[in-house]
Amino acid sequence: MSSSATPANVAVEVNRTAHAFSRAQLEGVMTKRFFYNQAFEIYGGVAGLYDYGPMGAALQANIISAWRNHFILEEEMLELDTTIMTPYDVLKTSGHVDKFADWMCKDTKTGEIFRADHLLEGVLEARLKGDEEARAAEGDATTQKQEVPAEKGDDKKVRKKKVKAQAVKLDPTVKAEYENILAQIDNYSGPELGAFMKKYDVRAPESGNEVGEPVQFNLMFETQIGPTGGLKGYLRPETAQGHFVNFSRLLEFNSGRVPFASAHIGKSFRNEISPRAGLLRVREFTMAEIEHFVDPLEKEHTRFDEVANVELAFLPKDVQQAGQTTLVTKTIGEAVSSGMVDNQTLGYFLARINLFLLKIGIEPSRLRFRQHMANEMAHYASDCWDAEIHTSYGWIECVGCADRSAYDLTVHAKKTKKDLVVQKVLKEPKVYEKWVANIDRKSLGPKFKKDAKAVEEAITALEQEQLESLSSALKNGPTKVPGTEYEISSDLVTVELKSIRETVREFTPNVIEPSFGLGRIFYALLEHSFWAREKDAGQGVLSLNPLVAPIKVLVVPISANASLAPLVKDISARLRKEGIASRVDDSSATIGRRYARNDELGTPFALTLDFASLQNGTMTLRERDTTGQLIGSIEDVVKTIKGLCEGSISWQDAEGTLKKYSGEQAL
Ligand SMILES: Nc1ncnc2c1ncn2[C@@H]1O[C@H](COP(=O)(O)OP(=O)(O)OP(=O)(O)O)[C@@H](O)[C@H]1O
Repeated sequence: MSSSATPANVAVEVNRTAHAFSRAQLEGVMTKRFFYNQAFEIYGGVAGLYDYGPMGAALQANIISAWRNHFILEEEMLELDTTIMTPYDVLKTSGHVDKFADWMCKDTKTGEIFRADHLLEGVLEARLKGDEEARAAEGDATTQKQEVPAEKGDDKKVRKKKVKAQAVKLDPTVKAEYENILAQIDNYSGPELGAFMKKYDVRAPESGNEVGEPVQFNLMFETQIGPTGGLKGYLRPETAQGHFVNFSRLLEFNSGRVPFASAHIGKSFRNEISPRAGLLRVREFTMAEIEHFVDPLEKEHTRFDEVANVELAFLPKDVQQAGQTTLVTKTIGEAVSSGMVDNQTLGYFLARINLFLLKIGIEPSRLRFRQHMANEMAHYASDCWDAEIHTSYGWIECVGCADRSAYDLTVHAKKTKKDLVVQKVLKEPKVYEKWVANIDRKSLGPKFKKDAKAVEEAITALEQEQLESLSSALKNGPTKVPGTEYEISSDLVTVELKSIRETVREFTPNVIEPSFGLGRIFYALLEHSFWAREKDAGQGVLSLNPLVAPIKVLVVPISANASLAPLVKDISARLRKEGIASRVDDSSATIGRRYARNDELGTPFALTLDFASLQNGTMTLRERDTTGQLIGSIEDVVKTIKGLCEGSISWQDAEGTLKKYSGEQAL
């Protein structure tokens, strides 16, 4: 038995491509088997809100549990659970009140609303498709269809359903311009989007009407805290601020030392302009966010060596700026040493994100890391990469991973006047000279009265050169505080050159932030796991690996005969004792129907109990993807199941331990 065996769906080779993936079939199964459905369905539903049913809730819980093990336990992160309701001041300070907005534009006649970048993208892509069709119709041999759409941001494809492609050839220069715009679609401001729409005569797809100038729409849900309406608040749009406002306590908990990371799993809310594409763009979603606080001068990571050889598929910013989508595959070690990824800590997290996504079952060939372009990135961020997963909607950003520098802690510290800093004992004390202002507050107060505080703040804010010149000026009599009209004299303020001996260094930590949208990962995983079994008339199979599958084992008594009931009970109890989620299906459906139902639920294994089980103490074990069956003693089968569910053995290992079962054979 191999100890490094991969989970069953990775180990078992099945020709899953026999039937092309059908999103409609997957969606049918998701609704029928109640993985998730639109919230408030019986009231007609609300766009962008979804409820998870028993299977979806269990799958999400298992993804969260895997996430918690992979990140929180593995890295000894400090877990938080902070409030959703956030006061105005916090989000004003963080910049969300002013800047957390998307650009939208309106059909000038019908008033229909569009997200400006999605509209432009949809129309340009439809025109490119029309060009391709026109050339194909002409028999242009150079025109070939791409199997995997490679343009960034085509997660919004659903919007493009409305934009019909017309077979019209484009001027080659215009075509190149379109391709260049699409490769950088996330890089544009509202006025730039508006200018492109005018230049290329982009109109509302259904009505054909002109659209107005893009205007900003803030995505936060606003509310009032308390009955008086005096305290304005918002439903949080991300969990990050909960980490920053608790920074001092976290630091204290960590004995005043960095680096350390806090982690938070919880709901966030965004009033998306046009929430379509199912779970991919919703108004309420579960996020898992990490804030890794690090010394800005020491961004090396102590565990970087463990991941240095992990290979990632990168889409760097210079490739996008050249209008290309070619991926660059290299190890994270090379990516950091070449400077493509800014620092080791950021690189460490990119590799860990990659490993997590593969562990839960994302297909390696459908995962890439796309770097943000200059305009797309927040002004304070030094580098930012998105883990994008390919689905039938195109490439979707599922995890953002940014180096946010010291921005968040700096702005909160400034607003609250609390020191959100780390003090580090220096190996060698630092000795230097410094100009220092001594303020006589007892005299300053009566002289400046209500302005006294402002005068003191102005003096405290002076740079070294300003203090030096103030020192000389004061020697010659009263003078103004530089940059103000306040006149001071040497009886109020003196400035002297002092010798300083510093034993600690004080700094605001930088923050590396991996931010996961669990709903997007959940949906991408469903698409990557779903296929149709050719031999069973296209019966759907959800090849979830045992780590995340909602139910690991189906227990199937071959008949409703009462003599099997005690054994069924006993096997279920044993599985429970081993911590393996199982479910008994003793319905009257044929055994094939029962297997098929559980193939759709993603249940990787089935145990079948028959009369031989009673007589010989045996049971059969079925593997979902291959439908292969093995037989062995109840003890051995339970042991094998445990190994398979834990991922410590593979199906091939199990085949070496148990006997092949062909239908009739007994042990
Ligand atoms: N409306 C949404 N529905 C579902 N998941 C979302 C939504 N918005 C963001 N996310 C998830 O949260 C993660 C972190 O949020 P972030 O603010 O970086 O997203 P974003 O850049 O605003 O996403 P997008 O550009 O797709 O709107 C994203 O990588 C994504 O997985």
